Amino acid sequence: MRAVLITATDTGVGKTFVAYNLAYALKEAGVKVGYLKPVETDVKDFPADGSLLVSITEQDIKEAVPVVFSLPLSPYAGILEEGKDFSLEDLKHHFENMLKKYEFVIVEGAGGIAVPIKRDYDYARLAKDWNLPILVVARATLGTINHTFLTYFYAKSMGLTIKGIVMNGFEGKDVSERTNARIVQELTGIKPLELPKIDGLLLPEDLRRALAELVGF
Ligand SMILES: Nc1ncnc2c1ncn2[C@@H]1O[C@H](COP(=O)(O)OP(=O)(O)OP(=O)(O)O)[C@@H](O)[C@H]1O
Ligand SMILES: C[C@H](N)[C@H](N)CCCCCC(=O)O
Ligand SMILES: [Mg+2]
Repeated sequence: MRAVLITATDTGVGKTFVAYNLAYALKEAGVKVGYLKPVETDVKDFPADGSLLVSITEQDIKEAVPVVFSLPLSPYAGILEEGKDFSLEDLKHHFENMLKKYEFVIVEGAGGIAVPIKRDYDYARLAKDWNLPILVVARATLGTINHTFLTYFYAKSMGLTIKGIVMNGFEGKDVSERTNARIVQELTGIKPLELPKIDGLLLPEDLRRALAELVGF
């Protein structure tokens, strides 16, 4: 595997957090890692997700985030609201060039897997077209069973390979946290990797390693 799409059950669930820790772990392991957020929205002065990741990967921000929109929307809604467009073909070439340059490329979506990048073209389609296996980031708390199963089911229906489910943000406050991972495993056959809510951004080394193992390192 040379690349992965980090998708999620929703926006704000922890894709960038997981991408950061995965990039950190791969760099620690001596892997030349690149990051690509094909489209970042909600960009006022600088792309927040891209800037965080390039602090590790040492890329040019324009390589990491080639397309930006200023409003906090899906990419397709950004096109509709901001009246500018971009080429899916150019984005794919950009990704293919990055594959030549890096040993591993972490691609981050925007929001969840069914978020439209263009009309009739969502992140599941992108994963299919770019031949990307996926990591699904899910919440730890109540509601995650439904969201995670729907994401899993859609990904499967699109013929995608799911490398892992990362259940993120365990705090021990919500009683459903005790059973969510087990039930998601029963429904999907995939044992979620459980990540705690932490102060700051950097997970302990064993959990960083566990993320790297999900993508084959
Ligand atoms: N396990 C965690 N412990 C502490 N903070 C976390 C954890 N996971 C995520 N966060 C924080 O929660 C916020 C939302 O997470 P993040 O930005 O990774 O979401 P996202 O899925 O990338 O969202 P988007 O769809 O906008 O890209 C961020 O401030 C992030 O640092
Ligand atoms: C602006 C935000 N932080 C995300 N990157 C974009 C999320 C789009 C979600 C669209 C939706 O599911 O309704
Ligand atoms: Mg993000």
